[in-house]
Amino acid sequence: MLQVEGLTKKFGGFTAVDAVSFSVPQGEILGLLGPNGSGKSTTFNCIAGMLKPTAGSVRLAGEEIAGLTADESCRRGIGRTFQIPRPFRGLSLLENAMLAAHFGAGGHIDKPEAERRARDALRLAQLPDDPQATAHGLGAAGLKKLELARALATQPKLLLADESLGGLDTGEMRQAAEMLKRIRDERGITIVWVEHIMGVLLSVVDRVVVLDHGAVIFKGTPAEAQDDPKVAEVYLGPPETRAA
Ligand SMILES: Nc1ncnc2c1ncn2[C@@H]1O[C@H](COP(=O)(O)OP(=O)(O)OP(=O)(O)O)[C@@H](O)[C@H]1O
Repeated sequence: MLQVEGLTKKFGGFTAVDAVSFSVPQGEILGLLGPNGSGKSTTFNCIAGMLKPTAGSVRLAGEEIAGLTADESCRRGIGRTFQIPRPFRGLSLLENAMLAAHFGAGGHIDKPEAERRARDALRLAQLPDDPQATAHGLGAAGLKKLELARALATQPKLLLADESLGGLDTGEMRQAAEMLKRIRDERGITIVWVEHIMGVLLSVVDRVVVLDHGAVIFKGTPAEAQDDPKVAEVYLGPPETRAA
């Protein structure tokens, strides 16, 4: 579904993402991990069209999408959530999701179809779809669900989930992880999930790519990641500095 090859992003003379390559088959959940500043968001933003790569290729279902704008990427089938949810607080949850549905369809759907897509997305994210429900009073977990519903309402082939666990307590993190897994299981949506913490993510992803200083240092299963000395080093520091 997604093939990233030699993806490179430079900011002036600084290389934030350095020839990163990985692929994600249809229906897989890939965890993109790495410590702060390792290049996860920059990689993510190059795939989602928020940043133009300096070099490399990004293919979605075989089509080159590197360098497209965020709007074009969304219309090609990339849905994304944002780390910091910014819903339209004056609108109902349903209206928020309907706007996303219109956006994803490039304005080419009528109101009943946008409403159908919006209700379906809200139900998938376990939010109320009645027209009275608003974003007022939604806590961190509710706002993350709304973020997910808005991305799902664009009917993505590939869902890019950005730090979906930030600000959640342990129970909410587990529920958020289970929700992504259920969405993949029920709809077959391919997911790339970016987090800087490993924890609960490892229990639901199929494979993991770990970045450090902009480069891929590990690709493999969650179990292999937990046993990998390079992964331990970037997360925990060199062995001699770790507590016994
Ligand atoms: N617009 C920019 N201009 C210059 N440098 C940038 C820019 N965006 C990111 N960087 C730098 O690129 C590097 C990678 O940043 P990035 O945000 O991709 O890392 P990250 O792994 O997502 O980190 P975090 O987990 O903290 O979000 C960092 O050194 C960062 O300071």
